[in-house]
Amino acid sequence: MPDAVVLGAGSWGTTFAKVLADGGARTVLWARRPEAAREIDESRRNTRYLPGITLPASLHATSDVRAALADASQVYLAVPSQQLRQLLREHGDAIAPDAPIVSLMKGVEADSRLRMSAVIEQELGIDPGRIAVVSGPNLALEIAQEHPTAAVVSSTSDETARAVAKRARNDYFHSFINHDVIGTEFGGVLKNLVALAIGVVDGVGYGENTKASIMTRGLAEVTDFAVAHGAERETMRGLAGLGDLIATCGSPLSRNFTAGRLLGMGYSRTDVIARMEQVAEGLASVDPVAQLAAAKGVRMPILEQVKLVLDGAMDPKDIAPHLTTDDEPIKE
Ligand SMILES: NC(=O)c1ccc[n+]([C@@H]2O[C@H](COP(=O)([O-])OP(=O)(O)OC[C@H]3O[C@@H](n4cnc5c(N)ncnc54)[C@H](O)[C@@H]3O)[C@@H](O)[C@H]2O)c1
Ligand SMILES: O=P(O)(O)OC[C@H](O)CO
Repeated sequence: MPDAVVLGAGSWGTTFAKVLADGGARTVLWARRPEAAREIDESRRNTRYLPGITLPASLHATSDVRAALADASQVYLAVPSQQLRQLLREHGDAIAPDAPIVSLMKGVEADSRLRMSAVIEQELGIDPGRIAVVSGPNLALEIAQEHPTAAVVSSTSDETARAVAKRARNDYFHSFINHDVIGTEFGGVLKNLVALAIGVVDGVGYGENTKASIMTRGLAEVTDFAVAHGAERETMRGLAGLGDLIATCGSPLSRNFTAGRLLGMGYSRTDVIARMEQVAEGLASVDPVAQLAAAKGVRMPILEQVKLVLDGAMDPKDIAPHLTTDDEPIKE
């Protein structure tokens, strides 16, 4: 009986399965493609997503999702956010009745505008206390290379948060806990949008002042948005807020930064999507987050400008930490 199953064998699912296995958990990783499962199981490699990484011998992989779920005592989800609902609809009934369900994802569902924990709750009809989310400055390849890293596990249930944090830790990965699921999830979603903006200005050729201005104002924007939706302000200063913003905005390993960079270099939204080989969740989150902000009357100038650039309605070189229509000085 596995201690943990991870659904989704991309860069983060595979890395997180390694984190769990290296922490001593009997871990099964589900890969949609049989050849990917075979490569992980037999060669201890996932060359497409984690080049150069040798996976632990104790990690097992399968392409049979229902067999993977059978009797697993914790379930971790790491598929692209737009694919989660369908996966749960097809296979949610194979999840063991009391197993905590843990989202590793950082997106919102485009149609419903729901956070991933809300999609899980709605689709499986379970108590929110069974759900946890993991977030933080967690660039997959660095963690797969065992660089010391921290994350936060959030659940409304203290018992669930602690149970997951105890599993998801080892010599190089430490899990803190909190109970602010809204803030923890929105931190992960929104830093992707700021990273898109930072990528754009990097692609244009602007320097560190521009990036620092956008990151700092971006954090203010992210915080206003999250607090308006029920998050605790403190969470946005933690690993899932500021921590993840720093990691994602400062690294060429970030797919969101990379997508933004391509936009800044002049590629269109369609070209950028076509060139990305891994998921950049921010591209699908821009519109639903803009709608959620509008519904609460939250001002998000950086997000607005990223949306204009994506829509081809703004020249990337004009993106700034403020709207050019801001005539009156605004309090920082
Ligand atoms: N990579 C990171 O550094 C990182 C870190 C933290 C969080 N995340 C989050 O984890 C989530 C997954 O991202 P990733 O980095 O692993 O993406 P990825 O692009 O590396 O991999 C996505 C995986 O999902 C699989 N997949 C796609 N559609 C599927 C479906 N319908 N059913 C099952 N599998 C499907 C793909 O085959 C691939 O294996 C995202 O929400 C991302 O924001 C990623
Ligand atoms: O590659 P990104 O932009 O999806 O970012 C990965 C992680 O979320 C960083 O914490």
